[in-house]
Amino acid sequence: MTATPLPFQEQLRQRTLTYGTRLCLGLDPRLDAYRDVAHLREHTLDVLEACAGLVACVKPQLAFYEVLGPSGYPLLQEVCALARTLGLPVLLDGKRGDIGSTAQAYAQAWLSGPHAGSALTINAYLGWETLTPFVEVARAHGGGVFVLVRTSNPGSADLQQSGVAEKVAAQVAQLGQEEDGDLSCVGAVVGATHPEELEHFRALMPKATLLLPGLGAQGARASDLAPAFLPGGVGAVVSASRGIQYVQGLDVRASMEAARNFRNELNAALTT
Ligand SMILES: O=c1ccn([C@@H]2O[C@H](COP(=O)(O)O)[C@@H](O)[C@H]2O)c(=O)[nH]1
Repeated sequence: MTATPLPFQEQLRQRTLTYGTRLCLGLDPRLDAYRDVAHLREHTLDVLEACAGLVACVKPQLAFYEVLGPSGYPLLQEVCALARTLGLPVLLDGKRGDIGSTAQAYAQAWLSGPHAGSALTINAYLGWETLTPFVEVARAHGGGVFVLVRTSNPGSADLQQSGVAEKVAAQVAQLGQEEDGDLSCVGAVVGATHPEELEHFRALMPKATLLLPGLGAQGARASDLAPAFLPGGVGAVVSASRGIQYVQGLDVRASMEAARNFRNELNAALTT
């Protein structure tokens, strides 16, 4: 029998408090940057090893593994296994969501078995009832879910700024109230590209860990992100993918330096 892992939100909090980092390493390997899949694999694992001590968690974007065809899921398993060996929580960016019975299958696939103790990004577009399977499996297996609330892309305003983001945030907050403790397993995605909205969403979801994508390639700045955090500088992680893995071609030392700089800038934002 395997021990239930520390709940995902606590794994993140521990990484932040123990290692002084709020940075999430996005690992989105792009085939066109490499000679072949073997080269992609080697570089991706090298970047992970090089950056491990600088980050709170790792976030593989499932699309970049799915596009590799039959090689994709084995590589994803390898990335996840190495991350866990290095002590890093794994946040799977899959943005899953479907009718309840299918949501149940997604939840089992990505939040139990070998992925117990991991987290998954999920989509509330099909309604609140479709979040339930994900939340139940996450709670049972020490995992987490991150519900899309206000995404980082420019077009997110089309739907999300018509009151939808606030409705989803209210649902995230309500699910959080069902749990003891100051942090819930139900987190939320709020783009780092909307710094002026961070205080608003932080207040709407006081027990949610926030995932803030958009640092680096999408133009968000670490110095703007302090309002996303809870007192003590916990309760949020900020992700960068291209801005670390491909900051200077395939130079792994440059990736490590970029991660170090982002980590330091985030920490500085919380102390000024
Ligand atoms: O609102 C969102 C939600 C998820 N993402 C994902 O994060 C990374 C961003 O990559 P960068 O290279 O750091 O821009 C990518 O996997 C997105 O699918 C997001 O950008 N925004």
